[in-house]
Amino acid sequence: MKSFEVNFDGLVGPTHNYAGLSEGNVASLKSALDISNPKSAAKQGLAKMKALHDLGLTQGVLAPQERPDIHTLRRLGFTGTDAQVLSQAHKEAPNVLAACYSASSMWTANAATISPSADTHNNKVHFTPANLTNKFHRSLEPETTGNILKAMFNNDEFFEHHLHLNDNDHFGDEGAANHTRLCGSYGDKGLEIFTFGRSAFNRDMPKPQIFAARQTLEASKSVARLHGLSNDNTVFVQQNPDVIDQGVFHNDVIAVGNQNVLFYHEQAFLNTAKFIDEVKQKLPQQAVHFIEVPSNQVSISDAVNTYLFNTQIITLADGSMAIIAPKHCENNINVKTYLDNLIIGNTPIKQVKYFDVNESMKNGGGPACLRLRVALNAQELDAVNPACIMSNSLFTRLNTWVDSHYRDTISPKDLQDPQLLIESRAALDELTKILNLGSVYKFQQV
Ligand SMILES: N=C(N)NCCC[C@H](NC(=O)CCC(=O)O)C(=O)O
Repeated sequence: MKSFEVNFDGLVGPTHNYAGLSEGNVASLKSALDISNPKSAAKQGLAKMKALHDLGLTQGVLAPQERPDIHTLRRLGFTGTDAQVLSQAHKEAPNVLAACYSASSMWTANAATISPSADTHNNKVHFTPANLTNKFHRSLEPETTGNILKAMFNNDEFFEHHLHLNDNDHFGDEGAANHTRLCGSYGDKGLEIFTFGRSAFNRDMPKPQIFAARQTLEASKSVARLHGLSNDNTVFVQQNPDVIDQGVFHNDVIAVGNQNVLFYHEQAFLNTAKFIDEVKQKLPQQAVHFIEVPSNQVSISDAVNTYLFNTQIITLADGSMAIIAPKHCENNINVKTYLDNLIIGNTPIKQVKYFDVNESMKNGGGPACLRLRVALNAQELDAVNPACIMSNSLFTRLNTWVDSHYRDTISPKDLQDPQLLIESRAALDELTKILNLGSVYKFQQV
C-alpha cells in the first residue's frame, strides 16, 4: 500500500508575541519584548505549507490554542470579568500574563510523539501529546493538543490516542522534537530514535550544567512503552549535555532524519560511535546515509543561529530529497557553503529551498519546529479529517481568515487589552468551523 509522510504545520495563533519565556533558547531571550507581527507570522507559516503542497506533498494544518488562557489565570487566583482578570494580571504578574498569552503551540514538533502503524504492537498509529512540563507557558498546551489531535485523527480502527505523561519534570516530554525515525519507505517498519537530555532517576548520568534538559530518559521510555514499540525498533540516545548548555534545547536543533538519511552535527550526541553502531545493527536492511557535519565547517553557534538542523528533509516524487531551510542558513557563509556542497555530494539530498519564517525564528522556532510529522498509509490518510489537509482553496480561505482577524503588531502593553481576547476567540471559533474540529476550546464548551 502507498504510504506518505504528512507534515501537520502549526497555524500561528492571533496572539503571537515575544515574551522571552524560554531560558535555554537563545532566540527567545534575545527577542524578549520586541514587537511581533502575528499577521505576517501566520502568513509566513501558511506560505511554507502551501509550498510543500505545491511540491506534491500531503500537507496538514494543526489549529492553535485558546490564548490568552483565561482559565489558567483564574486558577491562579485572578478574579472578576475577563477584562478585570487581564488587567489585574498585567499589574500584579505581567510574566504570568505573558505566559498565558503565548502562541507557542505553533511549534507542533512539540505537540506530540507519533509512532506509525508499521512500528506499533497493534498496527495502529499512536499519539501521545507532550506534557512540556519544563516551561510554564508550554505546560498549558497538552490537554487542548489532545483534543485537537482526536478531532483530526478520529477513527479508533486506525488511531490510538494516549493521555500525556504525568505533569512532572521527572517525566518531562517535548514530543517529536526529540524523536526521529529512520526507515525504507514510510510504510515500512522503521527505527524510532528517542533522544533525551538527562535521566530523572539516575543521578550518575551526565547532564547539562547551565540550562535545563527538558526531555528525560524516563519520559522517552514511557512513550515507547505506550506505543508498543519493541527493543529491536527503538534506540535511546543521550544528547550531548555541553550543546544543551550552548542553546540546543531540543535535539531537532542539532539533528534531523528522513527515511535513510540522518543529518547531524558531530557534537550532537554522547557516545556517537556507539549510537551509530546500534542504528546499523537494528536497521540492517537499510544503507543509512550518516551525514555528520564537522565543527570546523559549522560551529555549534552557527547551527544555533541559523537552525541548519531545524530544517525539514522531505522526499520528492522522484525519490530525491530536498531541505527546507530558513533564510538564516542562506545568509550565513559557512552554512550556505556547507549546503551548496552537500547537494552535489553523494547523498539523496539534491536541493535546498529557503523560506522566510523569521517571526517564528525570533522565538527559536525553525521550519522543523513548525511541523508535526505523521507517517500514514493510504487507508489511514483517508481516515484523517479532510478539512485539515492543505489545498489551494484552504490556503486562500486561511489567508482571508488571517486578514480579517489578525493584528499587524503586538507589543507587551497590548496583552492587557480585553479586545485582544475577544478578537482571538472570534478567530478561533471561525477556525474550528473551517477545519471542522468541533468545540475543542474551553471557551466553546461553556
Ligand atoms: N525546537 C522545537 N521543536 N521547537 C521550538 C520551540 C520554541 C519555543 N519558544 C518559545 O516558547 C518562546 C516563547 C517566548 O519567549 O515568547 C520553546 O522554547 O519551547
